Order: sequence, then C-alpha cells, then structure tokens
Amino acid sequence: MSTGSFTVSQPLNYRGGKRVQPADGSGTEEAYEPATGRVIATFQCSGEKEVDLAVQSAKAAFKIWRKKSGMERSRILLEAARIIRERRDEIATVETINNGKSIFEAGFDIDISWQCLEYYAGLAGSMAGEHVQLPGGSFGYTIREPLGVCVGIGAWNYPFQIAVWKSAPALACGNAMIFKPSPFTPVSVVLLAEIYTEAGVPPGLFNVVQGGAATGQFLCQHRDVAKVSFTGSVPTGKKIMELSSQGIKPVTLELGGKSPLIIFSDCDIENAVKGAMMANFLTQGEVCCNGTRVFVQREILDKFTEEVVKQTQKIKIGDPLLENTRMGPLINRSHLQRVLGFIEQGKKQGAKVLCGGDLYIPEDPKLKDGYYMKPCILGNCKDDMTCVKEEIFGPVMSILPFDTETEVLERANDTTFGLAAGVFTKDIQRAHRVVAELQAGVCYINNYNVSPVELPFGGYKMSGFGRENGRVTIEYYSQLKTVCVEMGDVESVF
Ligand SMILES: NC(=O)c1ccc[n+]([C@@H]2O[C@H](COP(=O)([O-])OP(=O)(O)OC[C@H]3O[C@@H](n4cnc5c(N)ncnc54)[C@H](O)[C@@H]3O)[C@@H](O)[C@H]2O)c1
Repeated sequence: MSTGSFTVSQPLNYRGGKRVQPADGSGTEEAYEPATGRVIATFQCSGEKEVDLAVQSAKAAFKIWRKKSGMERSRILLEAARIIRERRDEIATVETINNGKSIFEAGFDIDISWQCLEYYAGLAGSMAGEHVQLPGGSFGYTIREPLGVCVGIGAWNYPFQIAVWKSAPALACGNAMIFKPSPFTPVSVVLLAEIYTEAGVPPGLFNVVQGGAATGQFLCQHRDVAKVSFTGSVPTGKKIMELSSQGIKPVTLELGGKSPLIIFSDCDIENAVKGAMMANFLTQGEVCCNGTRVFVQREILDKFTEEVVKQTQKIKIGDPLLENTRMGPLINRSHLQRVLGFIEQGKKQGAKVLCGGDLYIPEDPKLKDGYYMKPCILGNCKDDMTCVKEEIFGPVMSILPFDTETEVLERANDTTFGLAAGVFTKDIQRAHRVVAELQAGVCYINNYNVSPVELPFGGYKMSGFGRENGRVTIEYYSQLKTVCVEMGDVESVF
C-alpha cells in the first residue's frame, strides 16, 4: 500500500458482529489522509436510534460473556492478540494513512496493543473475591463482577491503541463495550472489532459507532450504559463527567497535559537529549503525556540546547509510509494552523525560535497538500508565556533554564495539569526526592514516554482520574458484591 491510494468503501459502524450502516444519522463527517489531504472516507454520524441498537446488541452479548469463566475469556483475548500480531503491518499501515504518524511508530502502537491484550488475558483467570469468617460459623464472601455495557470514547492520536487500552481490561472483566473513535480517525477501530469477532467473542460484545460530540452524548446519556471511559481534552472531559453524572455512571478520564521534564546538570547529556526528543516529537508531538516544558539547569543550558537543536534538525520528515520517515503530517489543516499560531504568539511574547516552527513542503508532488511542519524548539521561554502554559499538541518544545532543585519543583508543579513528568540526573537520591514532589500521575526517571502495559497510566489534577493499564485497571471495570451468609438462627431485635 502506498500513500495516496487508500479509500474506505465498507461501512464503518460495527454492530452484532458485522459492519453496518447506521440506522439513523446526526450529520456526516469526512476522514482524511493527512499525508496528502485526500478524503478517504465519508460517513454518517450515528444518531440516537443507532446508539440504542448498539447498546441493545452489547447487552445481549454481555449476558453470554459474563457467564464465561476468566480462563474462557482469556483464551479468546489471547487469540485476538495473536491475530493482531499476525496482521501488525496491515493495521499499522491503516493507522499511518488515517493518522499521519510514521509507519515506524505505528508498528510500535500495534505491538503495545497486542501486549495489552495478552496482559489482561493473563489477569482474567485470576480475578477473584475473598472469603471472610464471621462468628458462629457464619461467613461472608465477595465476588468481583463486571459492570455491564461500558462506553469507550477515544482521541485521534492513538486510535487503535486507545481502543485496545479500554476494551482489553473491559472485556477481561466480563463487560461488553461500545467504542466511539474520534471522527478524524474512524478506520482502524473497525479492524479491532473484526478481530474480536474472529477470535470468538459473542456478536455484539464490541460494537463501534461513528460520530462526533452528538453521538458521544447519546452514548453517555443512555440509561443502559454502566460506565464511560474517555480519552480526550479537558473541556470535553468536563462535559463527559457532567453527562455521566446524570446517571451516576463512573467515569475514567484520560485528559491533556503540559508536563515538565527536568534536566539536571549531572545527567548523561546524550541520554537527556534523546529523552527530550522522545518527550516531544513522537506522533508529531500529538501526545498527551509529552514533556513539553523542558527545564534545563543553567550550567548545561548551552550544551544541551546546541545538541537538542542539532538532533531535531536531523529528524526525517515526509511520507509517513516510508520506513525511514520519523515525522509525518499533523492530523489536519486547522490543527496545523493552531500549532503554528502558538509559535507565532510565543515569538510575540519573547520566545526565540531555535529551529523549525514553519511549514514543511515535501518534494514529492503527491504530498503537497499534506499538513507538514518542521519540529520546533523555542528558547528564551518564560513560565507565563502561552506556549509554556497551554497544551499545544504539536512538535513544539519549550526550553526553560533553572538554577536550583527547590525552584524547579515549584515551577514544574505550577500548572493545572498533572499527567506526566520526567527527571534526568545521575544522583539516585535526587531522582527519587524530585519524583516524590512532582504532582503527576506518571513519572519517568532517566527516560521518557515509554508505556509498558504492566504499569498504570493516568493523570493527577485536571489531567483526569482513573487509570489505564496495569493490574489496578481491573478495579475500574468491575464492582464488588458482598454476600453475607448466616449459618445459625436470625437474632431479631424485634
Ligand atoms: N491522557 C491520555 O491518555 C490522553 C491520550 C490521548 C489524548 N489525550 C488528549 O486528547 C486531546 C486531543 O484529542 P481530541 O482533540 O480528539 O479531544 P476531544 O476532547 O476534542 O475529543 C475526544 C473525543 O470526544 C468526543 N467528543 C467531543 N465532544 C463530546 C461530547 N460533548 N460528548 C461526548 N463525546 C464528545 C470526540 O468526538 C472524540 O471522540 C488532547 O488534549 C490530549 O492531551 C489524552
């Protein structure tokens, strides 16, 4: 498959074990190939009736699935993982075409996806309650039960991976799921739905509805939906919480960030430079946990800056389906303009562009309408600049000098976000002392933006709550039933 050749002809909704056209609509959307600016799919957004049909279909599948043992569910999830591994390159290609990230990176996203399924398949058989002895031979026990029909709503930056991070633990716990991807990236999630069916889940256990805000609202408001897990921006997260509160539905919110990366002068500079690039330029900088506020201790500011600029200028931008490309186009034109706007505003407020920050026009004529820009590093930054305070969600790193540990901790925590943070130092005591003070859900020591599925991921403060990945996520997709058993006579107070 080459860039400029892919179009979607099949329906993008998935219900009852097959692709379907939605029963009703709330407007139409177009999905693009960011590398060329071509429309690759036009689809109807699902209306209230389609959402209800998806919920009914999921309810029917849930009745079958919840009765299966953990080991039976595990076997099916392992089969889904195997199919994803086998179809890795094909899924990664679709992801690259619809999202714009390099094929090199998309392959890793698919690897993390099958690993996530393997991890929760491994936990499915070990889910159990406890037995508690009570006086007189009476006893109690607890059962960990699924919630029912869960909704997953995703962002466009990791379309396939987000759908797996939500559905793998949900299904392992015995739930059904309806997933709504971002209308910008509707394509790869349907492949996941087909894979679950092929692996043997009951038809309807994982359904896909397409659409934007209106479709998402129908899902959150549906009376038979037990839980909503959301990945996206803070403003939408607030709305999801509000809507879900009407039905007292638990929510998981994976929201935005403006994370600090602190580089002390005693670090290994080469690793710190690599870490800063990993923290800023994966998926064109469109990553929630990016460490975009790079605090550098003054003694090494010049050396670090020189090296990170040199390495950033070497990043190969271009056709994302080519193996040697490391940065593709941004998701769409309006987002590209928004990112460039942050850079312009930064310049007006006194920041200095050290590299990039302008449009990139590839030589290949078929890419001329794609949404490319050169990765940007801003120097001379101050904490109160817009580019330092707000989530840009593009390839823009801000460098901020600091002098002392106390000072940098204060500045690093001075934000309403709290998704991630990083520290580079060779001083082991300092590393742990700093991490203990950082107000962030995910902290990295001497690395950045690695996401092993065994570790929980999620935010503090306005970056959300609840966790994805790791053992703890089981608690967010299950509920505890207490059973109290009397072995003697009832001692009534009446
Ligand atoms: N913390 C994380 O794990 C994580 C991961 C990826 C992205 N993000 C965040 O996501 C944001 C970028 O993604 P985006 O632009 O797709 O976010 P967004 O909030 O615009 O949209 C996210 C999803 O919500 C849906 N939606 C929009 N309005 C809705 C409503 N009123 N009710 C129900 N659903 C609604 C959208 O259609 C989409 O599917 C960034 O802020 C980024 O930091 C967070």
